Amino acid sequence: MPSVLITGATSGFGKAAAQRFAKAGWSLILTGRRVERLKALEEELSKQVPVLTLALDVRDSDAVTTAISNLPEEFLPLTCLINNAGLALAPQPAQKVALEDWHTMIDTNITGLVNVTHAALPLLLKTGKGASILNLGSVAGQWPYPGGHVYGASKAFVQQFSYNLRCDLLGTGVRVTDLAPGMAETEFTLVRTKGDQAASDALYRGTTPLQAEDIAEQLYYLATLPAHININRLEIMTVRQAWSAFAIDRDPA
Ligand SMILES: NC(=O)C1=CN([C@@H]2O[C@H](COP(=O)(O)OP(=O)(O)OC[C@H]3O[C@@H](n4cnc5c(N)ncnc54)[C@H](OP(=O)(O)O)[C@@H]3O)[C@@H](O)[C@H]2O)C=CC1
Ligand SMILES: O=CCS(=O)(=O)O
Repeated sequence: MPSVLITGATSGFGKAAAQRFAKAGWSLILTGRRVERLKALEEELSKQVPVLTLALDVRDSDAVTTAISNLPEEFLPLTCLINNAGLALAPQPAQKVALEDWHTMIDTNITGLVNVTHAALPLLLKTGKGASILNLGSVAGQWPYPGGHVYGASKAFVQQFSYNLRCDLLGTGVRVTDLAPGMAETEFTLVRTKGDQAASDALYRGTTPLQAEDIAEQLYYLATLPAHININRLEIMTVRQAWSAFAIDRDPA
């Protein structure tokens, strides 16, 4: 039975991915900080497949290394790592953002992802052919927008790190993908606005955002492609989102 390690499984894409992989019979290693949510997910999904939950903050490199290098035999070989834990904060102009918010995004989206990847790589290399690292990037890593500042930059890191990993893993059989979604309705905007439910609702109102299940389906597709195929980057948007014109600073009329 193949097994998948999913970071940030307590909400959004991670939770939907856990449900999707469980449906296909994969063993699950699920992580996140919110213990109650991990417990609930374990209760739900362990009726279908073996589930191991690890209460982890991906920023804590010692905890991450210890947990991943001591996975029970039952959850090996590790076939897929989904580096999903991440967040955006402070959708204001850069010059108005608290330094702490920038640090939190860097520590989670970059350092956290690197911590987990470093710890899981020996296991994925052992699996070799057919193993995958699926990194959650974002359209924000490719396309700039106001208020994107460090969030977008952290996702540009995810893209380039994914490509560079591909170079070093050539010949090992381990695949790497930068999966870059656009607007998707999860708790993402609630987190980004520090709990402003009205702002979150307003963003998704009157349109058709991607849903967590749409991304989970892509993750499952990527993980189960024939072993000789590597999709380097997969950018996905709702048909109701597209780019906008360049902004121009003009003198007053
Ligand atoms: N929704 C969107 O529009 C898009 C999201 N993304 C990316 O997809 C990923 C998932 O986002 P999404 O599902 O939308 O958002 P959610 O807020 O719904 O889920 C985020 C998950 O990340 C976990 N997480 C956050 N910080 C940490 C941490 N320090 N340690 C461990 N886990 C952490 C949370 O768990 P807990 O709080 O329990 O630790 C939660 O399970 C993120 O990387 C995000 O940047 C990319 C493109 C579009
Ligand atoms: O990564 C999230 C999608 S967006 O908010 O940057 O469009």
